[in-house]
Amino acid sequence: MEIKTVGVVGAGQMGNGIAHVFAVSGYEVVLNDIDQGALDKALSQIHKNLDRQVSREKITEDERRAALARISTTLKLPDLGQTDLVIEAATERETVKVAIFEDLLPHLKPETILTSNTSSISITRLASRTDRPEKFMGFHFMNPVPVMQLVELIRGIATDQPTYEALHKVVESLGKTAATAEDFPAFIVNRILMPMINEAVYTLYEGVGSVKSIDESLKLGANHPMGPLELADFIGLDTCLAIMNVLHDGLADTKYRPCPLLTKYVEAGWLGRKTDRGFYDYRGDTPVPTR
Ligand SMILES: CC(=O)CC(=O)SCCNC(=O)CCNC(=O)[C@H](O)C(C)(C)COP(=O)(O)OP(=O)(O)OC[C@H]1O[C@@H](n2cnc3c(N)ncnc32)[C@H](O)[C@@H]1OP(=O)(O)O
Ligand SMILES: NC(=O)C1=CN([C@@H]2O[C@H](COP(=O)(O)OP(=O)(O)OC[C@H]3O[C@@H](n4cnc5c(N)ncnc54)[C@H](OP(=O)(O)O)[C@@H]3O)[C@@H](O)[C@H]2O)C=CC1
Repeated sequence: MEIKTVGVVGAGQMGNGIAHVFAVSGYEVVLNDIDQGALDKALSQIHKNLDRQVSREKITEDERRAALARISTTLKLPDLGQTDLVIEAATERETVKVAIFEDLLPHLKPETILTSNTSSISITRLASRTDRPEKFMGFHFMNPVPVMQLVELIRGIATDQPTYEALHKVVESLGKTAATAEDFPAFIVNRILMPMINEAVYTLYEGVGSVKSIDESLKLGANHPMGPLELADFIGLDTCLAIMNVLHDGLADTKYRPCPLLTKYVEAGWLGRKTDRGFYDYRGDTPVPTR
């Protein structure tokens, strides 16, 4: 089946980036969220990122206009029913994702491919809660989506070869590169990246370094584009904690124990850039470390 229309569930930072890249590549996109404010914010972010691409001559003004015309937004999940591919990009909580699939399934065409952009949760388990485990896959974009080259493709135990090949083709059509990962907790990128971020939080918790010295050390000493704490704020501390919990529960190894300081920040509602405060405070002109 040729994929022409794409439904995206969840209009947070990943949902808006995913909608953006699909629209630029010629797909019709229907973007859904439970909150009108989130949809408005997503559209404004897409406008901003497309404008930036025009000013840097990555796309033309005509392409910008055409991409925007391909994106519609809705608060109603059934409006995604006629799409060829659905990408769930809602909050990293298994109960939220399962409820979305349950609500969506009665409205879907039988041939629609169902995917999750989850950072860590078992694809096999999510797929088992749907009526189409053979047409279900992990479709893991990286943040910021318009910039990052990689998409992880994760097959559940029941995923069939035509579904895998169809999504591989979609990744190529976006001008991105696919990496195939087996379905184990947090797949490849986050299995490696998130323990490093968690260790950076332990390094802060134990007083080995300040926020500034930890981030500068990794940027200047290991050539990372962002320090690990800056990156954690960028990803979202709630998402980082959720991924560490999946690693800890799924692999039953104490080396994945989430740092209590990470938990404390999440409990405070200091989730990073999206709430204007995390390891840095973003409310002023320049980010100020919070420790
Ligand atoms: C948690 C998970 O499940 C998986 C994950 O995604 S893990 C997170 C993976 N992501 C990373 O590790 C990102 C690390 N950081 C970086 O690579 C860089 O800091 C960055 C690309 C985000 C910004 O790079 P920079 O050099 O500091 O900034 P800048 O020069 O302004 O931007 C570089 C490009 O990114 C674009 N960009 C920057 N931030 C952006 C954003 N939030 N959204 C869209 N585009 C953005 C800019 O427009 C620019 O594009 P062009 O090259 O086309 O002109
Ligand atoms: N952040 C990152 O760097 C990356 C994240 N991911 C994954 O992508 C997914 C989304 O993450 P991210 O965009 O960062 O998260 P955000 O918190 O930015 O956005 C999540 C969005 O989903 C919405 N949402 C919650 N429940 C529902 C629902 N039932 N139906 C529709 N929308 C809903 C939220 O609304 P509200 O705010 O009202 O709750 C919010 O707008 C997660 O699975 C995450 O693990 C993958 C790669 C990178």
